[in-house]
Amino acid sequence: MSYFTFDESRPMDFIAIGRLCIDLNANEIHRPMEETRTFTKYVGGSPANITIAVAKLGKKSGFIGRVSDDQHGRFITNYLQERGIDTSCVITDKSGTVTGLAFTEIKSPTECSILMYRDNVADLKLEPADVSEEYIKNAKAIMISGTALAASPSREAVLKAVDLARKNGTVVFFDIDYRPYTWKSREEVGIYCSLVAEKSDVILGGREEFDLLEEPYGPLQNDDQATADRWFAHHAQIVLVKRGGDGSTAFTKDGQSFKGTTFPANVVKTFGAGDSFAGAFIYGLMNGWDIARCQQFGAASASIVVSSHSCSDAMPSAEEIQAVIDKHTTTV
Ligand SMILES: Nc1ncnc2c1ncn2[C@@H]1O[C@H](COP(=O)(O)OP(=O)(O)OP(=O)(O)O)[C@@H](O)[C@H]1O
Ligand SMILES: O=C(O)C[C@@H](O)[C@H](O)C(=O)CO
Repeated sequence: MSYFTFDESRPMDFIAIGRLCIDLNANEIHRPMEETRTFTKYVGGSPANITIAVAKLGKKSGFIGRVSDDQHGRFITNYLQERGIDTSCVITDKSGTVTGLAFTEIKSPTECSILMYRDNVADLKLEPADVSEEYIKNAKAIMISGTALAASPSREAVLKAVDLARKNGTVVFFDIDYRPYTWKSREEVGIYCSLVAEKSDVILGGREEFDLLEEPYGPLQNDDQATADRWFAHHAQIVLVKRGGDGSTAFTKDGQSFKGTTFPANVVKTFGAGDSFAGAFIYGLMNGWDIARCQQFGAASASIVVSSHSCSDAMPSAEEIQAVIDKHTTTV
């Protein structure tokens, strides 16, 4: 069953819009940040990670965003280019902004947190004029990350991109990707993310993230099926509720639901699970796979990334993901 159509005549498979940042992941793991002395630098930012995942799986990918006019900005752009990701819409911001930094604290496999430095960041300076209709029209799908709605002018740029995607039949994926930094209030999150959710074909988020979208309008559904139905009343065809180590449930507009399990992992840190899951899940959907197989692929990819030190660098190939599935799935 196909829930939407990817226009196969388009040259670009997948583009994302939003933040391009840097992760500084603690080298001395199982230690609080106060005692951490050294970090390894990786490209980061949830939509960047997802794009890197999709590109690693072989899809022709690109990005719409702004980077700082310094060594960090050039590091990010070069990294994307080395991975074959189109950077023609990655703009160098000349207004004196900086690259967002995410310092990750890995206290234990289950106690991870992120300390974000996001004052005056280049990614939130993306302007509506940076969003080209031609670029969106040439892509089969676009991914929106909720964090890009946190402030203007990035907020307006993203709203424009979503409208152009709908107008041109580009499939819209929306990852709520709630990060408390930068947003002024929870209400603001709910209102702006709802605007995009209403126009999206596929919405991904955790239970608390979906609650955030319901909060300003009420009542809180506290029920995944009711939440999914709320978005099915708009454009959504698939609503996926992620539940960390407990897996995920995908709801489809035709009334079905699919429970996704997880694969065993030697967990180093938990972040990156959502991005790797999303990248592999989207890859499956773009290949026309059934939902259960997409979820399985996503979960296997996430099991690899949570077992690794990085997010972006660790995004696996299709063969690596399949090897995990083959190892843990018994055939009858
Ligand atoms: N500890 C784990 N072991 C194995 N698989 C996991 C683990 N945690 C998450 N996953 C897999 O990754 C998927 C997405 O994880 P999760 O729900 O944590 O996303 P998220 O909250 O977006 O993650 P992130 O921490 O990257 O923001 C899960 O549905 C599951 O398949
Ligand atoms: O999204 C971010 O800005 C940080 C990510 O790169 C980070 O590694 C993470 O949280 C992935 O979920």
